[in-house]
Amino acid sequence: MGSPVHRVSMGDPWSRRVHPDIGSERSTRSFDVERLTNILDGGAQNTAVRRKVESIIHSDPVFSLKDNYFMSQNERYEASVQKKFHIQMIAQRLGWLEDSRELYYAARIFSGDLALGLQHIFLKALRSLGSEEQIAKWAPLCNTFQIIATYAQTELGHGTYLQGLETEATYDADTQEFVLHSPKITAIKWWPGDLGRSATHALVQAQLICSGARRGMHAFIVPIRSLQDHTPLPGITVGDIGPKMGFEQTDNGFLRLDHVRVPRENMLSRFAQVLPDGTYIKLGTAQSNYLSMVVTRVELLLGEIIPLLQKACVIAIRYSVIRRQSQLRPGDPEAKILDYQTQQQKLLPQLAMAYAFHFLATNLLEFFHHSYNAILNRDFSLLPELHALSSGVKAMVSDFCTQGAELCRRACGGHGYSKLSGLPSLVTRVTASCTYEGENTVLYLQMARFLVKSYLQSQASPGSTSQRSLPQSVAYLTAPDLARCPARRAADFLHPEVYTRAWAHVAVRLIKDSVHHLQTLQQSGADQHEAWNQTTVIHLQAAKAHCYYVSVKSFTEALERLENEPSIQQALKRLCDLYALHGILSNAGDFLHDDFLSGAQVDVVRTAYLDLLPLIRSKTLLNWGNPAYEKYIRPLLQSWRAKL
Ligand SMILES: CCCCCCC/C=C/C(=O)SCCNC(=O)CCNC(=O)[C@H](O)C(C)(C)COP(=O)(O)OP(=O)(O)OC[C@H]1O[C@@H](n2cnc3c(N)ncnc32)[C@H](O)[C@@H]1OP(=O)(O)O
Ligand SMILES: Cc1cc2nc3c(=O)[nH]c(=O)nc-3n(C[C@H](O)[C@H](O)[C@H](O)COP(=O)(O)OP(=O)(O)OC[C@H]3O[C@@H](n4cnc5c(N)ncnc54)[C@H](O)[C@@H]3O)c2cc1C
Repeated sequence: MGSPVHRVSMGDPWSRRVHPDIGSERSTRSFDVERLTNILDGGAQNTAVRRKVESIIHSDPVFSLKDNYFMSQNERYEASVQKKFHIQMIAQRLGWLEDSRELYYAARIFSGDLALGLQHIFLKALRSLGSEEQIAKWAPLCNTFQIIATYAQTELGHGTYLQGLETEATYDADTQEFVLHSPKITAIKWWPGDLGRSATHALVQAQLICSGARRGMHAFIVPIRSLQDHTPLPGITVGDIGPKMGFEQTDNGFLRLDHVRVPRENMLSRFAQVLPDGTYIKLGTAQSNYLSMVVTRVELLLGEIIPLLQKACVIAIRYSVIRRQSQLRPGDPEAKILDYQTQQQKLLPQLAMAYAFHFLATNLLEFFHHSYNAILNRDFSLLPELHALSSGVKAMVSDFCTQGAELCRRACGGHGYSKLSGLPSLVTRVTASCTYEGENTVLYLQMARFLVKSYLQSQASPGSTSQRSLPQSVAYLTAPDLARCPARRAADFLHPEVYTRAWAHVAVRLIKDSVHHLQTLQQSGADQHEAWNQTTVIHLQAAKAHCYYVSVKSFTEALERLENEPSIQQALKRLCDLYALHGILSNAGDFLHDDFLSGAQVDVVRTAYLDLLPLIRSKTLLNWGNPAYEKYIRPLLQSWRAKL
């Protein structure tokens, strides 16, 4: 695998010294970095665990990534499998359990360089959709890697429209088996991760047919490769779907089923059962078997998507304090590019966003934990709000993390285009999150559907039970609203309640507008589906504004919880201010539309925003605790210096 050129590596002596410009930046901090790190980790103990895992990984040569960018797809796949089994051996030796913090941190550190990521998604789906007996049977097999499982839902012909999935599971009462079959080429399962070469079993989502009726999508555990020699089992055609934009190390695959029989016990039966005689027992709702997607959308935020933006920010901001280019004034030494206002305006809102999304996703995870157990026990009262929030937040976070990672990459000039910077692979990886686990437009529209229903509920008679029972995330629909923003000076716009109410105002107006357009079309004779389709652009805009409002609100609430940490609270408040004002300036039309803000006020918002940049720049939080910089950009930069 050698390469003729001198390759950047951590082995070079110069690559372990801290650059003096980084050292000087770090000396200007005004808050306790260790304390902030503990807050972001959820406590000092978690920081200690994370650092222990990082040190184990970074000191083990098996986990070296230095050859990553010089490998073929096959080599990347094999290296990722080797790393996966090596980390599992370490986990077994150190007693790290499947759902342990240690393995969570390990997966986050590797961010895609560990194979068999779908094993975790399979386990989450099994725990969401399976009975206790089924969990007790299959989870240990998975945890001890006696089986390697994937989640096979998407087909060649359908990914979004689950009612259109064509894979069939027909119950045969004579043998008490399900017959899994791909009736058409479009029914071939297409995309599931780890399916192409690794998986021995798949959780197959298929249309259940029993007692002569089609019952909708249900989950079935299907063996697909022999546990003896890994060859495809009878009736199974399986393989890799080929090269992709990213995820080089993952063997996304295809699976064609030709009348494959599995025992009745292999249908996951938390929310539905088929009795031996074929009687169908419904225990949940029509969408109960969609719960696995809700779980994964929530989990991927902090575990996969947001860390990719965090790493891009660390690389680009640290690069920007050591990269010097041009002069701020003739005769001066070349300036650090982070001293240019435009470079600050590119990067610091992304840093603010990374913090905003950390608190947003943490909030959502808490709501998820609060509602999940009830749902597992078939109390679905919180599921509509959880589904809407997980859909909208996943769509917004993945959209903005993708845009932000690309902005960070471009802010590093030519070196940002080198794979060795680490930025291109962060961008191609995070880009996939806009599609997998629900395409973002479709998910935003699921949030929009919830907002329409909530708005109509909020218009019920004041004080009525219906109005009082509005879900917590949309309670603001009935709160007193301002017609005009009272802020006049730049300092006024730095009050969290000012910009939070500004976002609430715009979200309410856009939701109200979307309902009005929908009702107007319906009243003019359009059927509800046509009226919906003809107003989806407006609904999309309302859903995005609502999600941004939710994210601003969750950031301000996180600040309120830091009242005993004044220096950290001040540093994070500046980022919260920047995040909220960045959104207002990026969507100024929505705030000007009904004169909620005047043009003069938008100018004042811009002043407040630009004034924040140098304040944050001087105290840029360089400490997200990701060694991404050490692994990628520093060796690259100093390798060029060594050659000059
Ligand atoms: C380390 C690894 C990193 C990378 C890993 C990547 C792994 C990726 C895995 C995957 O991608 S798995 C495949 C993911 N696929 C999807 O997410 C499919 C998206 N499509 C859907 O979810 C559904 O098709 C739909 C768009 C929601 C439409 O569903 P359907 O047509 O059945 O229903 P609707 O008419 O829209 O709604 C009816 C009703 O149901 C409610 N609802 C819809 N979804 C859910 C849900 N998930 N949970 C709860 N409730 C749901 C919906 O709100 C409607 O309710 P009412 O408005 O009628 O009350
Ligand atoms: C890297 C990666 C990993 C994946 N891993 C897995 C996996 O492990 N298991 C698995 O089952 N799947 C997996 N998938 C598949 C993924 O879940 C689907 O690609 C995703 O659900 C989108 O479906 P689709 O590809 O059919 O796109 P489509 O739904 O065809 O989207 C194409 C366009 O149609 C639009 N559209 C579709 N429906 C509507 C609508 N109702 N209203 C408005 N616009 C609409 C979309 O907005 C989009 O612009 C993976 C995908 C990727 C990229």
